[in-house]
Amino acid sequence: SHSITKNMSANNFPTLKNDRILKAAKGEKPDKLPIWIMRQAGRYLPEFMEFRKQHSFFEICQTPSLACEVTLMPIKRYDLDAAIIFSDILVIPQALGMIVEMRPGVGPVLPEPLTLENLKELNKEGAVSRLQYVGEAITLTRHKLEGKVPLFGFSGAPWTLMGYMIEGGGSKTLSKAKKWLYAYPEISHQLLELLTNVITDYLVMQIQAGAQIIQVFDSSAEYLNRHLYAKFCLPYLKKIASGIREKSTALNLEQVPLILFAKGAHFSLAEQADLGYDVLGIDWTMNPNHVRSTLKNKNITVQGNLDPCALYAPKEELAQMVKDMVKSFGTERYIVNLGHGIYPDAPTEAVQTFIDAVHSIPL
Ligand SMILES: Cc1c2[nH]c(c1CCC(=O)O)Cc1[nH]c(c(CCC(=O)O)c1C)Cc1[nH]c(c(CCC(=O)O)c1C)Cc1[nH]c(c(C)c1CCC(=O)O)C2
Repeated sequence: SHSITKNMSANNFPTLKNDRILKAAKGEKPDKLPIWIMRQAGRYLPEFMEFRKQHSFFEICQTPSLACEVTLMPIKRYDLDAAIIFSDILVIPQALGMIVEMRPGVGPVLPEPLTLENLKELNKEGAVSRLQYVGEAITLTRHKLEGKVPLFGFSGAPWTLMGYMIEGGGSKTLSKAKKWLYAYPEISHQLLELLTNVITDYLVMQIQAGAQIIQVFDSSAEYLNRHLYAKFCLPYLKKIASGIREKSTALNLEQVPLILFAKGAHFSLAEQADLGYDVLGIDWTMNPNHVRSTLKNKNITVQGNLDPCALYAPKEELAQMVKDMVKSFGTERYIVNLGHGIYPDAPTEAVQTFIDAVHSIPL
């Protein structure tokens, strides 16, 4: 491993050639509208499915050379404007000592979910050092990308991780995790605080390793309402952003753009703009005009929000939907993406159509 990482430290990276996303995130004008796709390194790619026959999901996550190879798959195939490191939000519960299995056709399963009784067994000491493999994958990928596009790091948000940890996997209602918020608010706050601290240090480690932009996924925001979101999510999301800023300064790291994707949290869009993130991810259910009017004067970039199912439409219609979406959002402070992750059966040609439609729009 020493020879692989020789000359591949986190301080001699190749020069970045495409900074469209970084520019858009900072409110500067890029040469073309930037686009990347949530879950772009995943199952809709035949080369990923082929790769998965040889390697289990977490084997890929935990082996930097494998994670790097998968991260580069969509970059080799498409003219995307960013790469996102191959990993999962559930590596944090894993690093805290929980068992996480990825079951084919089912999704993630945590066979021993969190209870009031086993809560104190969570092993936060050294959690981030147990995630060092993600940092190594990031550093390696920064070199292998040769500066082609910037590299995203990411994490799940505290509430979304709490949800998976208590439910033991995906859920239609999140009623077990929501029960904690209503019945055990103090314990819930302690858990969310613990997760906030781990997430902050984990993301700083990713930046130190070479992540050039960060996205926080609050994919389960949609199960809460305005009151619960204000009480159990917004303060922690704010603490993560300010914690990253402060620790980056203390470590002499560059400040990287931060993106918050709170899926379905339309009830708190204006409040999200005041948490210290540069970009807000917008899910596919939201009306771009409403988003822009809610966020006017907030100096914030938006990202989104094409319906992932629009990729099933005929080519011409897809291209037209992209044009209409861009017209509604406007081209300033805008990063194009889907409004949630791409589906495993999305046609690979539709991704090309999507990207071409975005890049052909004059700025
Ligand atoms: C909620 C969530 C998870 N993981 C993630 C989220 C937040 C984004 C979202 O809301 O979709 C984030 C994630 N998961 C994965 C990435 C890799 C980078 C990328 O975006 O390309 C990222 C950024 C790989 C993955 N994570 C997973 C796969 C497929 C598993 C496989 O290869 O067998 C991949 C490529 C599995 C996973 N992991 C998770 C679920 C619910 C599932 C199964 C169902 C599904 O895929 O949507 C948890």
